[in-house]
Amino acid sequence: MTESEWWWPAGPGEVGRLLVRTPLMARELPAFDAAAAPDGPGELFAAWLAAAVAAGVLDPHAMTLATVGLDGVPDARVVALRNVDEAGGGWVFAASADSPKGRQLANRAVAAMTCYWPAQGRQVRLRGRVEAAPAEVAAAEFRKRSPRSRVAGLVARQSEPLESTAGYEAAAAEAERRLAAEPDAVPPGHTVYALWADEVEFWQGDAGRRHVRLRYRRAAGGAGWRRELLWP
Ligand SMILES: Cc1cc2nc3c(=O)[nH]c(=O)nc-3n(C[C@H](O)[C@H](O)[C@H](O)COP(=O)(O)O)c2cc1C
Repeated sequence: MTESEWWWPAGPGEVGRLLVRTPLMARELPAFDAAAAPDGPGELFAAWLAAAVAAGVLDPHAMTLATVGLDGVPDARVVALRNVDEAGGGWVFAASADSPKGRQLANRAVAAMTCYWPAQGRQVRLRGRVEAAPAEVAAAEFRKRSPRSRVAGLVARQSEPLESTAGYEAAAAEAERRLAAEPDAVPPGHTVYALWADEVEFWQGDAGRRHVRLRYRRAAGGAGWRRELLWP
């Protein structure tokens, strides 16, 4: 195999062949009338999210959160969207301040978030600064969670190497005992964050590749939003 054959996806690789054979957005997708879009991105996001839920998109809250790694290399992972401040342009998620992403956000409080809702071929991209909510907000959010979610949160040590599954089982059993004794317990690192978007792009895919892209940017001084279409 030559080097150019390796790069080209139609080359001999199984994965490349599988991807080439699998259609991408070859289906009827909704139209998006960008001219009729609301003044702010929060409102449009809320409408698209409701449409995604109605269309049966699985886990529509899943958003990829990209942060700046402590080594300067981008890092990304999926988090669950918890709320949106529709008027202010804030996207809310929860994570441990002691996790890699939490440490990265403490070092550089900026992030990008992206989601893709395949049933409608819709992508939303956000960029902006990240702010941690007051501790009482994080505590209230944690206490509303299911017992299983709270046990997982109390185990802590997220993303550290796991030497054995028995080690995890013991920590989970200990967290269960703690939760039974202290139902209001909150792990110290549990944090609710908001990404305050400066830019939000709505991308409506089209089978004919005439994608519609609408970008909102916060106007200077933070008063309102400017809107513009982007070349697909
Ligand atoms: C659908 C989905 C939802 C997730 N939601 C969260 C979340 O809300 N908060 C979180 O910290 N991790 C969440 N995770 C796990 C993260 O993707 C990641 O594995 C974990 O937070 C460790 O990331 P880090 O090492 O970069 O800190 C979720 C993963 C998936 C696939």
